[in-house]
Amino acid sequence: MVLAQLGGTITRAIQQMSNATIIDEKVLNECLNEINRALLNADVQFQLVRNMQNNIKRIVNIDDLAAGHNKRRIIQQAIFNELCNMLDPGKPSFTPKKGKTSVIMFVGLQGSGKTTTCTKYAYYHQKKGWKPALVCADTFRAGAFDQLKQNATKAKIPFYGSYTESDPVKIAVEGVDTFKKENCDLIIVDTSGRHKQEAALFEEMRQVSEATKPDLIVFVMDSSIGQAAFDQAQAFKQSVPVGAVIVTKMDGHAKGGGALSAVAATKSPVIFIGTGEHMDEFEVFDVKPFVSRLLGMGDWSGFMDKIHEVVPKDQQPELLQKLSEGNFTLRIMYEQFQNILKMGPIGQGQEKESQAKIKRYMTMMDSMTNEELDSSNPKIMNDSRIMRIARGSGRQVREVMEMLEEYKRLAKIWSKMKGLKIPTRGDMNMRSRNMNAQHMSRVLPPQMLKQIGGMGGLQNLMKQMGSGKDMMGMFGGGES
Ligand SMILES: Nc1nc2c(ncn2[C@@H]2O[C@H](COP(=O)(O)OP(=O)(O)OP(=O)(O)O)[C@@H](O)[C@H]2O)c(=O)[nH]1
Repeated sequence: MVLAQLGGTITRAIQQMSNATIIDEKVLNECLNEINRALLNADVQFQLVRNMQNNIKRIVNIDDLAAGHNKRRIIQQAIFNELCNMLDPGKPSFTPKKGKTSVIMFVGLQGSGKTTTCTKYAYYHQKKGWKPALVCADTFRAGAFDQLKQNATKAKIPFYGSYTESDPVKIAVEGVDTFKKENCDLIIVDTSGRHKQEAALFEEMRQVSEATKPDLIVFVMDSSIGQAAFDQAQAFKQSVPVGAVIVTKMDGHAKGGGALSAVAATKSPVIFIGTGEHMDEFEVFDVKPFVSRLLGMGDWSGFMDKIHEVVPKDQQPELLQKLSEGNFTLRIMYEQFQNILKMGPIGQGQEKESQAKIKRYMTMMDSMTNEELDSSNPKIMNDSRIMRIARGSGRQVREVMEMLEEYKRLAKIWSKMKGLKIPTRGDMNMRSRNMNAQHMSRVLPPQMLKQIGGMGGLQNLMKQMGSGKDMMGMFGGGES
């Protein structure tokens, strides 16, 4: 995903700026210009980028920066907030309720992935115990009904459509009525994405919308359409009251910035993103984790980095010993995953998705040999091993590679623990006091403190990890 590049460029720009000895207006401008270029390259609309720059300049007080405060954090925070604001229209979209009938109409240009997305949306809810149903109101494209029928059959979702009826309004109304009678709680209406004339397409959408009175209209947009995103989204919004956006094909080479433009144009939030052609390649979209990821601040990563919190106390010394030797193996990662899953279902949304991901990763690791699991050298994972693991676990090569990337990322974080002197009992007594970063900094070996990024880095790390108490747990402080 090119989005990762965008995140990288932004992070580098901030890094470069914070390396400068004196931060003045000029240095800040250079940094913001670099960020602007990155955003424009990622297809974010020009006006949005401009507004963002102005807002950041208003928020960031150059004198504060010059006074030696943590410049990087101040600017990163301002950028984070601005990107979140861009993606957050300020009001949530209509959220259907299980057991209560809702009609959701999908609109979008042909090829945007609308039909696929309708099925993914239905399937996502079906898995959670809803009773969804699909209505094909696209009578323009021959084959549209067949496509929907095929998808729906595969997912065992009831569907409605017609090979002979040419009036989309009639089909939509009949379909919605039928499924209301059948007590379906999520009636999804797929509409046409093309017409001989654009005006006719929008007119048809208006009529379907008026006749079926949907609770929510979802605009589906292909993330690879680039700078055209804003205008396209706006055109739809002007015709029907779009209330939410789903951005598709985020797995490809799309730059993703179009998502920001679509939100701005429709004043509606992105609710899901499509990340592949398969039915389950569909993710709930949360603004903050998305932007964190964009800026390399971690969301899923944040979740993962907390794994120490779930290490049972009796295993902590052993784990710590291994880590202090610099051996973060795939087996250790596997064991930590088991600990996380033992905690049972936690929370909703992002965290739930993370758990599903962990399960996928574990299935892949189940297809690994002992040698692979116990090696701390990622280089042994050559192509043929990766392919074997993918075959063995029924997952795609790309997924195995993603899992290995995650392992490498974690190994890098944990490698900071290498050479760590395990605190003595005397140090441990400090736990009884209210542990804070100051205390921690005295307990830690100076070399390690430096690696973490000094006091500032330590404070951040502690915040990320929850509390000083947990942190001590991680460093071998058992309850005894
Ligand atoms: N890689 C990837 N492909 C997707 C995604 N969503 C949809 N597609 C593919 O995009 C193509 C177009 O999707 P459709 O669902 O047929 O498009 P549509 O917008 O419904 O088109 P009409 O029914 O003609 O309006 C298909 O090949 C889908 O498999 C996604 O998130 N990622």
